[in-house]
Amino acid sequence: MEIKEEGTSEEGQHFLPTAQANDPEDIQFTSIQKIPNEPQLEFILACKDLVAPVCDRKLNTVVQISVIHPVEQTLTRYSSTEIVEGTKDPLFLTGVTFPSEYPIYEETRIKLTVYDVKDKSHDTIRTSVLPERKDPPPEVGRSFLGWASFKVGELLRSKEQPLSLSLRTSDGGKVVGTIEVSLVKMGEIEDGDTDHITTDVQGQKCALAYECTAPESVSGKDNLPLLNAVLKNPVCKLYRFPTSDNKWMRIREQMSESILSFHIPKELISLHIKEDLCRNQELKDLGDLSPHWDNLRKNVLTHCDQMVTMYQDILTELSKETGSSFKSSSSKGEKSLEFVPINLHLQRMQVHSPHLKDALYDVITVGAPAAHFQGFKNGGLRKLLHRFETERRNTGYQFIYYSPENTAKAKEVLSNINQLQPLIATHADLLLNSASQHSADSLKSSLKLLSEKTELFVHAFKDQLVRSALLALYTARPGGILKKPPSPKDSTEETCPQDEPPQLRRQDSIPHHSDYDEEEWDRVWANVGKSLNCIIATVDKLIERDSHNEEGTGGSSSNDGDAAPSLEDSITSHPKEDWYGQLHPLILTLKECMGEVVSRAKQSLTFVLLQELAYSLPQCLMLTLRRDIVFSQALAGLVCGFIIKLHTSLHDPHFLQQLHTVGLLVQYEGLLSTYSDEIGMLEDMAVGISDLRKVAFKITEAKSSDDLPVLTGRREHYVVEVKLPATLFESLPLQIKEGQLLHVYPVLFNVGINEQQTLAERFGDVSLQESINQENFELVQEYYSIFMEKMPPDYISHFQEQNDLKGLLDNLHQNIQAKKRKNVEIMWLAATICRKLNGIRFTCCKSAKDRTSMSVTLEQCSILRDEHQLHKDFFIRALDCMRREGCRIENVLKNIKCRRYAFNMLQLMAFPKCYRPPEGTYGKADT
Ligand SMILES: O=P(O)(O)O[C@H]1[C@H](O)[C@@H](O)[C@H](OP(=O)(O)O)[C@@H](OP(=O)(O)O)[C@H]1O
Repeated sequence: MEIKEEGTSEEGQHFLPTAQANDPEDIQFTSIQKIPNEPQLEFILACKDLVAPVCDRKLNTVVQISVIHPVEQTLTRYSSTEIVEGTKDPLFLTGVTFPSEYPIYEETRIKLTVYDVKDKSHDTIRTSVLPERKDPPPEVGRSFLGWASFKVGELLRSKEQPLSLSLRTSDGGKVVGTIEVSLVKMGEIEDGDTDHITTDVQGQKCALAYECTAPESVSGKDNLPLLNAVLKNPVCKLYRFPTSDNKWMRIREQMSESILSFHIPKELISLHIKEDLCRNQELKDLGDLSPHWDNLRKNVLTHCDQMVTMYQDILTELSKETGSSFKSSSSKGEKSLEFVPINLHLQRMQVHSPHLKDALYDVITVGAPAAHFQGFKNGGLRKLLHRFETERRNTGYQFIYYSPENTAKAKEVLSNINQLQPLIATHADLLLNSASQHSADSLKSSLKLLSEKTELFVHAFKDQLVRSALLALYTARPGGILKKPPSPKDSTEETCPQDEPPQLRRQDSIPHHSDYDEEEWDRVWANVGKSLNCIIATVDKLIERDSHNEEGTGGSSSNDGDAAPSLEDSITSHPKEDWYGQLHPLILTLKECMGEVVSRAKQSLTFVLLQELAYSLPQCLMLTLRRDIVFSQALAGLVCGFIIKLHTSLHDPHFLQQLHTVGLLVQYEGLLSTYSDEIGMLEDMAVGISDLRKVAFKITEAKSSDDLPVLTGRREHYVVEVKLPATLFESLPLQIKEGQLLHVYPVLFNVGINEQQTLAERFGDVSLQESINQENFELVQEYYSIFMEKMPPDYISHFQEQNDLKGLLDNLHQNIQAKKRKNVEIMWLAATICRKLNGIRFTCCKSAKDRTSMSVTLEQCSILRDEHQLHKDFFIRALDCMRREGCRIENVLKNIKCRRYAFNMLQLMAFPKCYRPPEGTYGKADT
């Protein structure tokens, strides 16, 4: 029989694409009846009476599970159990699960091969992916004991549970024991069999009854098509672990990629291009400038145009990646993939334990958002931005210094203008439309909307910044320093070239000019308000006269039987007073006034932006690029986390209330060291995560089942529109349905754990980590205060009974202050606080592959211990099972095509104990 390598995976659950699964020849096979989104088939294994090849040698057994394709009869290695040591009756804790997408049928045959492992480290090499067609001899590290096989249909229909099969030697002759296959349905009762399991954890033996678990259905909970549109290529693993009262709990681990890894960066780059094109146009529209400023502008435009071309090229490259949902750790330095997050996955643990409700625990695992292609020689964003700003403030002499806050404000006002002007124009036209229809009600409501938007518009210019920017621009115009200045409108016509840069003061370098007519702007600006007031007064008058007219005519157009109208009435009660004719000139005036304000404000604020770009040009643009790259990676993760959280918590009214009244806590666990390049990564990551505060979500109704999130906005503020199917959308609270923006509170806690961190602690500097943790602690506290203030009192009192959040926060604070080395307690506390506050969890290291895998598996087992009564003697064994055969080793495989965590013994000695993987699962591979 041929051993088929599927792609590069030897044992991975990377299965055939759907198209292949639907081959006409496959259709003749019987599909397994399945619950949507639930695995098709799950079973657990145990062996009995295994015969050791050499007497007196204790067996260390592992079962390898392979799938035999019913047509091709090819054999694909699918998964393995963990190694159970020292018994001839092993009971395996790692089960087998076939996700719903896997091409498996009742006719598919499963082969179970039992090995005796002599050398665990060799065993890992055996199960790693090897160069094509270079299978090592099976005897390296393990020896074959026996095999058995069954058809999936036989297991499904068998009355005998577990299905007991004889294990035979390779020639099919001698029986060397039996293997029991027990079908598992996550939420259903196992049959009443009892058995015994022994474990040898740190020298302790322990016996357990193999009993039934309480029934509770978990099916359908996650039956959400939209989530499936976002998550791809799931890898599933199944375990059963004993509880402290000797019952079994079942755990399903799932790891999925997300198409958002590519979708969000593409959306974001498109927005950047749009924003930058618009800014470049505005710079061109600045009008005549004196030679100094004009040269500066030309230079800026040349660079900015180049940047836009670069973004367009990146987008073109990314657009070629249709259908991609995963960027591997080994591609992290690829220029064309810079905006894409590294190794982004949903890591999910589903727990079904006796006496307790089923539970789901999600963590998004992703490489730290960082600009790998640009490198870290000069540090990361946190340092670079700070240095840039300080230098800009102190050394620039050819431009006017505006603080980052003022520059941000200028961008915000510009964006508000761009949004409000067309909106007001639309409302003004609607008002005219209502006028031409002579409808009082519609006139009133159109006026209401027009007034609201115009007030917002007028309000947008209240800032002192616009005034000072107008003056600055005035002085930059040719002739701008003339004693008797022309009105800004005419200033472009003046020809008085100035070759010298204007004398400007630093810090408060916004210019002052004694001859400048500041009041002119006030007049222009006030004109908008005045013309709105005129419209309001006229509408009031028209409606009043109309109602008067109606009263006068008895509310009907016929005036039969009434007294003759007065002269005034006879004028005003004209059957159809020309509302349109009266309002039209006023609307035109409003639009003109608005146009005047917009043109002046736009130019002056664009002049502010020119100052930002003018200093240290290429460096400034490279910093923007770096920030965009890091932000894009962070945003893709956030949107993925948000959508998953929303889907899994839609049934929880408190969550929904929290979402729109408080916002969502998003907690990042960083495992980067504060040494060498990783300092730069952490500096990038800290800024990227803090920039997520600029993001708000909005939920709308989906029109089709694969509606992906849509991004709008600009660098200072983004809105992500997440779409839900009508039935789910309908069940949302009114505030969310009405489009209220939902805010996020991102926080980051970092604790370096590797050998590099040891160096940082001994010879380097850990201050970056300390300040990040302290700053973010304050943010969590702030979130907690808002949560306590805004959630309803009855909910809060129940919440406080269940959770000692205050205690956890104090504890976290003490740990942060303690300045203890590799204080991983900080991560556990921060994660616990996040879970209790219903937040979204992230875990990151450089690649989200090795250290992240150690951390999420530790978190999973700690949750099982603390929340689901995992038997304490099985903590390490559960951890080893998850690290040896769980989703995370598959993660390593899909990243570097090798089933080994990239640690060596020396590195691991520096790791906190709980972060060390089991023997044989690590080593340096040639990646
Ligand atoms: O370069 P060596 O000496 O092999 O060290 C590795 C570390 O031991 C791993 O921890 C890194 O992976 P993670 O960032 O996923 O932990 C791993 O990151 P990489 O997979 O991105 O190269 C390496 O840095």
